[in-house]
Amino acid sequence: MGLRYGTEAEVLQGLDFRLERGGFYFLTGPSGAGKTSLLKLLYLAQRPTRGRIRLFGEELADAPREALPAFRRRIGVVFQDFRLVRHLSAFDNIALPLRLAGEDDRTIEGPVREMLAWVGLADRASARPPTLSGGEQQRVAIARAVIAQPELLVADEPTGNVDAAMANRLISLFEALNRLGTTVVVATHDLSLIASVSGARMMRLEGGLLSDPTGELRHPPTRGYRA
Ligand SMILES: Nc1ncnc2c1ncn2[C@@H]1O[C@H](COP(=O)(O)OP(=O)(O)OP(=O)(O)O)[C@@H](O)[C@H]1O
Repeated sequence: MGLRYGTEAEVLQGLDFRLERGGFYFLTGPSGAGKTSLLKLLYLAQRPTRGRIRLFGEELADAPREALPAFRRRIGVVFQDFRLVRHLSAFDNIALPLRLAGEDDRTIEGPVREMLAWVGLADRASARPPTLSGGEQQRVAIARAVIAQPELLVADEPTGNVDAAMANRLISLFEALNRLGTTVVVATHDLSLIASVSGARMMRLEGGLLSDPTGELRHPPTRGYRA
């Protein structure tokens, strides 16, 4: 599969990989290597300019545009720039995926409060994004991405704006979701974050190529691992 923007050279070249359902993957690589572009392919915001992409057992490279929202609802995304809804409170931003899934206010209240507490924002439930710090917005974005227990979670530098203790807390949320069956893909430069998740695999992008498409060469190596 390949991806180019306009007439530029390919940003991603000849990628050929599969993610195991229920796996936990880290995507690393230098700035500009194409990590965000690869994640966009995974959350269906971008189509490959050549080749195929199969997700949830369906061929999606040429799927009609109208077919995509139903697939996107099965994917939780933490965007690098958060993309919170400015006029909605932290509570309502986090509640969005549950509301989209048709849940009513009574069933939403408990899980959203629990999630707010987990990301340390219990007292900011009614705050709107422009009044939150970058780190607080990032925590709202993470809570929104995980609350509906998506089948696939895609997170772009999800701990870039928080301190190490909060990063560990957030990654443990991803691990809990992963234990429930969610496939997790996290792009990050933070090697200590990678080292903190046992059993995670690492995919490294460099110059538009995946140097380790199977994720077998993880960092740090875990003894006894078999692909
Ligand atoms: N919409 C776009 N139009 C044109 N070029 C783009 C677009 N998005 C990304 N690019 C280019 O594609 C290349 C890869 O960008 P991408 O954002 O995927 O890298 P990245 O690995 O996520 O970088 P970073 O770690 O800095 O976030 C860069 O050269 C970038 O300038």
